[in-house]
Amino acid sequence: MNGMHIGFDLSFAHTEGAWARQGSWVGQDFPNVRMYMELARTAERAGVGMLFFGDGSGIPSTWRGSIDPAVEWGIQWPRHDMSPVIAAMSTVTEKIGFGLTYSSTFMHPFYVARLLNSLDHVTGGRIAFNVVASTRGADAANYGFAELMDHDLRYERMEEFVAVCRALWDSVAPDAIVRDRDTGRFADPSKVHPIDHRGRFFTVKGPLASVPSPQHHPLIVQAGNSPRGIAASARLADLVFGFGGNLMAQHRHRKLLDEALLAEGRGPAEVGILWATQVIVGRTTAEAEARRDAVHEFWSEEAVATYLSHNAGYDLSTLPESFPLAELRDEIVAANASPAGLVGSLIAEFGENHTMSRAEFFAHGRGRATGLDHSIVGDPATVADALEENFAATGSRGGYMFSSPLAMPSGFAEISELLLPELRRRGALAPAYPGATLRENLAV
Ligand SMILES: Cc1cc2nc3c(=O)[nH]c(=O)nc-3n(C[C@H](O)[C@H](O)[C@H](O)COP(=O)(O)O)c2cc1C
Repeated sequence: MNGMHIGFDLSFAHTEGAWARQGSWVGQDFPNVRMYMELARTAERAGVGMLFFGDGSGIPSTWRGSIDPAVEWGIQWPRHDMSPVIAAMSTVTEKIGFGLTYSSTFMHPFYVARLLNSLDHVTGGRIAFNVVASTRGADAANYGFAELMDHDLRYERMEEFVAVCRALWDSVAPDAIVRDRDTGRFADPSKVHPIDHRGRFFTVKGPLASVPSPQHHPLIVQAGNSPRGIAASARLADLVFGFGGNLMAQHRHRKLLDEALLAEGRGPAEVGILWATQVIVGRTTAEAEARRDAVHEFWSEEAVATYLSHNAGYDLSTLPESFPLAELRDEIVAANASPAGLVGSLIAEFGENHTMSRAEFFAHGRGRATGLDHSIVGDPATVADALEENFAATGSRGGYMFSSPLAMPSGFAEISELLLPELRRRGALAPAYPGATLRENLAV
């Protein structure tokens, strides 16, 4: 048993009011790369395994069909391609890893395999690829889709996408590069092969016109939550992201993943889950609780509704005064979005036949949008106790992806400087950076 791995999810460190809250860096706003470089140094000092950027290219527009509220209040917007920021962070650090997200539904595997190979070189073997199927209409609309592709078909495409990436990363053998200065011979052609891939979704000749990278295959991360998504995790992921904060749902995810891994002939002990978890830590519990309470100042009704509608893939302004939960879930499924979010957890809690009022739904939704329905709040010892207990109860394989800091950079600095030393003192963390690559450092 290896102890907990820790990642920081930086995707929404600058949105949803975090940029304006106490503890945010005045004069160094998103996307100032120096802010990220400094955070990378702080996180590495604390032994954090990975800094992670999710991705979504569309501005939330599901609520009333308009981008205006998302733009006005900075809800899941703005979002840049963060690959250059990762390159910059890697130049001021030596050990910490970086996770980058691309969509297998919208991107092409040749482009992504090539980019990740380059990033693996620049970072010295510290890059992970978080592959997502994308469940949001606003993203799809930027890539020529009037509707989301069928949910399960997206995962079929993801599996082929990753298979093509892996074949491309293998298309130049590690010992193909000769660089013989005496003869001038650069490489051995017998070790460089086309892949001649012809599949349902992609046709790719190959080989990759690149030099093999330190990890050869960047670490593959994936976050499927539906049965089909979890089957894809078992086929292609080295590491899985899961939704944390709800022990019952975490048990379900771990169990389904273990079964799917066995069905693929892989050992459940091989694949860890990093649970997306919001922690609010202070020197004292009172300080942490005061920070938590300040979160409500940002979240207007409109901000909550914009956030929830985008994530659900359903315009919640059309909700009737009361409705059975199953009806809402069926509409979300019919729109090919993911039922895994708020609606999925309400069904798990109340049952699918439960009739819920609109007001009740939005009250739960506020907890989800703010993250406060599943956050762990307190002084370092209180938070560490809760994390240790949860880790043991979910199989002790993986760890935590800390998400939605209240302010950037202070939210992550507090975790680095208060919480992680407490966990390390207890021997609860995996050893920091035992290997040369991210793959070695995040092994369970
Ligand atoms: C830590 C974490 C990070 C995620 N990052 C992204 C992301 O960057 N972009 C995205 O479209 N989805 C992201 N997701 C959502 C998943 O890709 C997936 O759609 C979700 O878990 C629902 O599963 P399903 O598609 O199998 O129903 C993330 C999920 C988790 C738990």
